[in-house]
Amino acid sequence: MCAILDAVVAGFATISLWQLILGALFGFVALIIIDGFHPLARWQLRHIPGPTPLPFVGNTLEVYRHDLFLFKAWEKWAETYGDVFKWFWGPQPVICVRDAELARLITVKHFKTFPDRSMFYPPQDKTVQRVLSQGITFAKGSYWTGLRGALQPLFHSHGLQSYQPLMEAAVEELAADLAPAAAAGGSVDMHAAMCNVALKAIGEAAFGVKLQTQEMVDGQIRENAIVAAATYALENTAVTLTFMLLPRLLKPALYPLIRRFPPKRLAQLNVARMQLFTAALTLARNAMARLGLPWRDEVHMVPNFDRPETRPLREKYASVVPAAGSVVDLLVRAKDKQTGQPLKAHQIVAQANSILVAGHDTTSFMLTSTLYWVARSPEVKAKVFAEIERFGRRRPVTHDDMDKFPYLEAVLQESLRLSPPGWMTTREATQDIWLNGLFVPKGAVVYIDIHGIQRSPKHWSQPLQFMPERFLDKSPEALERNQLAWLAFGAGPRLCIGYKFALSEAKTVLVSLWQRYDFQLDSSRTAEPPLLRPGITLGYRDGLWCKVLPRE
Ligand code: HEM
Repeated sequence: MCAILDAVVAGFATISLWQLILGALFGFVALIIIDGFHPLARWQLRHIPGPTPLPFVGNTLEVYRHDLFLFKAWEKWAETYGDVFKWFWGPQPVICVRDAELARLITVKHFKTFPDRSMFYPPQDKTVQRVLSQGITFAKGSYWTGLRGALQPLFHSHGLQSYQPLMEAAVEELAADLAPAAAAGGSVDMHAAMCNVALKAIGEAAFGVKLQTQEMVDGQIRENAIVAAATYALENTAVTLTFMLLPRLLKPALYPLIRRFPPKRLAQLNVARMQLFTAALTLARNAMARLGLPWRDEVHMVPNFDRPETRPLREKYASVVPAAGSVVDLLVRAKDKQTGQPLKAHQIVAQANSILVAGHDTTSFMLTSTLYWVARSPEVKAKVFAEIERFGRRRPVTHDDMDKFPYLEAVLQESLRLSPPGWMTTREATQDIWLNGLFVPKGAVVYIDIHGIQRSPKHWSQPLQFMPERFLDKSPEALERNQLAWLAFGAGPRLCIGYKFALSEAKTVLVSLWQRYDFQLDSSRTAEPPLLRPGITLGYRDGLWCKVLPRE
């Protein structure tokens, strides 16, 4: 052994400094090439067709060429490679699935192999990162199971019933706000209006406090700080999307640099998130103190978030206790099923944030796009109005009325088919698996193209036409097709937890508005079709301007 060591040392002794430098340089270049050409990933997924990736950036440039609309890039690739192909997001290979049957196998039948989503947050403030990773949307394994169980009561019939007054109050305020425009024949950006309604409803359900969008501060009207933060965080999903690309393009070695010197918009996004977290944190603390529960805080949230930007929120909610039945209130009482321990502070905050983010943008786009589709389809509008007439124009919509709008239900399904707010979802394989002849190796990331599947001529006749009647067809073929190829809320155990909440809100808001007003697209202010903005969820880039007309 000693002889071998001696020989090695002697060998090294004969190497000159130049040879050493050259060797190191070679090694470095080899590493860069291996990293840039991702040979292992290419090899593992070699049986799946797809566009040729460029070194380092993969196929990311093509996504930028489609203005960050991933589903448009996928549509183009699918023309060449079919409904299952791979592409490289920077160095990471992703399997894109546009096949309804395969999507169901992944999300439903083989849930045990695909239990989790893949996390795609940009490098950012470490504390923010730790909170985000604990939210239900990206939670993994048994931690996710426990969270889902703890949150589920909020979305059962009783929980939903308690939210109905929030929704009614939010839409009543909007109806009153629209009255001047209706009287003057004016035009209103209904996307902004619906964002407001949805934020009030979901914000109160998550945080347990009433979110007045505007409030008096020192005698001046100011935007509510949580609303401002939430709007900023949500409206910048396009920024988020751009930054989602960064972790894939940049190496983790560069993260500390980005954390230390974040680009301006990423820095603002961080502040917005911190404000949301601070509000939830303060409310959770108050709720715990009232119940005499121990404070468990392993992320040192209080000192970490004690910054000048968050102080006004801390002071505002210093003695406010969140309403019973809200996410914060429910979770301070919940126990981790595995350990029997109460949840930790950052875990509670993470859920309030997840519910707010997952439930606001999605619902407001559903509300607005339904207004859009109905406004451009006079026959559909006539049927919706007839249904509302039969229900009554002067009756409030209550929790018990949800089954009284079968045609509107079909309209919502059709609107969600053509304009799915959550246009894709992701899963990660925890083990090797064969699916209908397709081999998916352990660790592979799968993106399910909800948008593509819901517009595929393979599943839908006249797929680009708005035809709610297709959901009234109860023939076995129609039912099977709808169950297979309609994925607007995802599928399987990780299906959207808030889908009933969203549908109740849609019926309450839309019926209440249509009882009083008719909405006509204002072509002088909104393009036809309206421009979309890319992001984790869809939205209208320049709003949806509508003329508000009072109904007789
Ligand atoms: C029209 C409105 C909505 C749409 C289109 C929508 C769509 C989706 C989709 C596609 C997913 C992924 C499902 C999957 O991977 O299989 C999802 C997950 C989720 N949604 Fe929604 N959503 C909406 C409203 C809401 C609301 C109102 C809430 C909360 C109140 C909410 C909370 C969540 C949560 C927490 C998840 C993650 C669930 C988990 O991983 O267990 N969503 N949603």
